[in-house]
Amino acid sequence: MEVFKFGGASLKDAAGIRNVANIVASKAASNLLVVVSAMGKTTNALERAVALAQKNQDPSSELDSLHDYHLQVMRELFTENHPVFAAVDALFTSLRKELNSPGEYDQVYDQVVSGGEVISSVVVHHYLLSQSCPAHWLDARTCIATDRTFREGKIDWPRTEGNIANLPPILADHVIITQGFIGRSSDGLTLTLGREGSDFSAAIFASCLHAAAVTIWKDVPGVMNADPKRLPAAVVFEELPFQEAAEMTYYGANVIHPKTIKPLANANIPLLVKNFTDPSLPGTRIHACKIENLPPLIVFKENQCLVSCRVTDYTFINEQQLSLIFNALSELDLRVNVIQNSAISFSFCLDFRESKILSLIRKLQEHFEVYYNTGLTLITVKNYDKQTFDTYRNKPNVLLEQSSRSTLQVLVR
Ligand SMILES: Nc1ncnc2c1ncn2[C@@H]1O[C@H](COP(=O)(O)OP(=O)(O)O)[C@@H](O)[C@H]1O
Ligand SMILES: N[C@@H](CC(=O)OP(=O)(O)O)C(=O)O
Repeated sequence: MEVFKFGGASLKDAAGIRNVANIVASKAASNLLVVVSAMGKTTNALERAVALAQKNQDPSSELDSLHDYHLQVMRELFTENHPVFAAVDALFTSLRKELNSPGEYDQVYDQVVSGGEVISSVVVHHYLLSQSCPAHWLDARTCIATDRTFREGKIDWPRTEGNIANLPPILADHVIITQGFIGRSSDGLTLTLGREGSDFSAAIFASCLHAAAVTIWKDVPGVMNADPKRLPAAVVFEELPFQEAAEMTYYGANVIHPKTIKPLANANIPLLVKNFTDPSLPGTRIHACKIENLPPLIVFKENQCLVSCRVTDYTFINEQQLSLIFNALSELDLRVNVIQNSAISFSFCLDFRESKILSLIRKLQEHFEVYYNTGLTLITVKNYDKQTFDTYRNKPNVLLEQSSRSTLQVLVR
């Protein structure tokens, strides 16, 4: 069996959904599990609605325009009284209810923001049925079991494997349509797996089902040596070793979610990244292989924050102080992207999540003088050559720079 994953870009309008249905139909009428993300920029709109509701401001215009957007797409795909309209109306009604329910920010966030995937999977499922595809709708939350780390749900692998073990009889004569990005805790609450986490969901299903391959359908011809939106001369890799792909995603190449590679590499399941507008293109095959002389790989990671902790009593940064810093990071489940230290100061760069970073700063201020900058970009050049090294080293407004024998990292304003 195989797993396909379609992201928001491929499902952003009626033409996109028709194209997805054609790709599915050209592949198989069974033994295929299709993971879908929310349509277009739905997740961002739902995030804005939660932010408004949590500030006691009215989120209804945000939800109204999201509902209109879905209705517009559905009107192009279905006849007037098709049951999909009632199904999607009901989902929007429950979203409005969730938005107004009391609770911690992150918990409410997950109950609401997960809705985008549920809605898109219902629309895609009904459309595939209308095209005579034997599609079966699956609530991913009945399979993906998580803990209660809202917005970053951690997978309970034994429970998830047990749940997914029920799918093969359904797959024998159906194409399963399910949601990426979402799971459920043992007490029945919905959790999201981290932004852009649908690729990871596809990898979870694939590894538990021992799939032959996973294909992630993107708007690019494959994995490239840089984001083509930033560097139009970027080139496509025909193949990449798992290790190289994992490192790229770690440095922030957002073409694949960072957690996707590990379960696939462990189970030796190849990951194909293909173009949904031209499925005949070969795309990139990520698998167990060795490749010599890869070109320089350039990754831009935005929205970075640089935190510097300075000792205040003329002692030098020592192990106790480092452990205070790392304990604070670990308690807040924060991951650092680059570290640098001097005699009296320790600096690190991490993704900016306002509420978490402010909590971190408050904790660190109990022991250190703390400075921080936001709105930064971390540029990583892996396998650099002389030309890329010189280009990226000489950037203006560098706040931090580090190089090893193969990797250069520069943090710029
Ligand atoms: N190294 C890279 N190779 C290809 N695309 C990249 C790379 N780095 C970043 N991207 C960006 O990733 C985008 C595709 O990912 P994404 O927008 O998350 O797709 P989807 O939402 O459909 O899953 C591309 O449009 C491209 O701009
Ligand atoms: N919809 C979620 C999950 C996801 O993976 O989306 P996409 O596949 O469109 O990146 C998000 O935007 O974060």
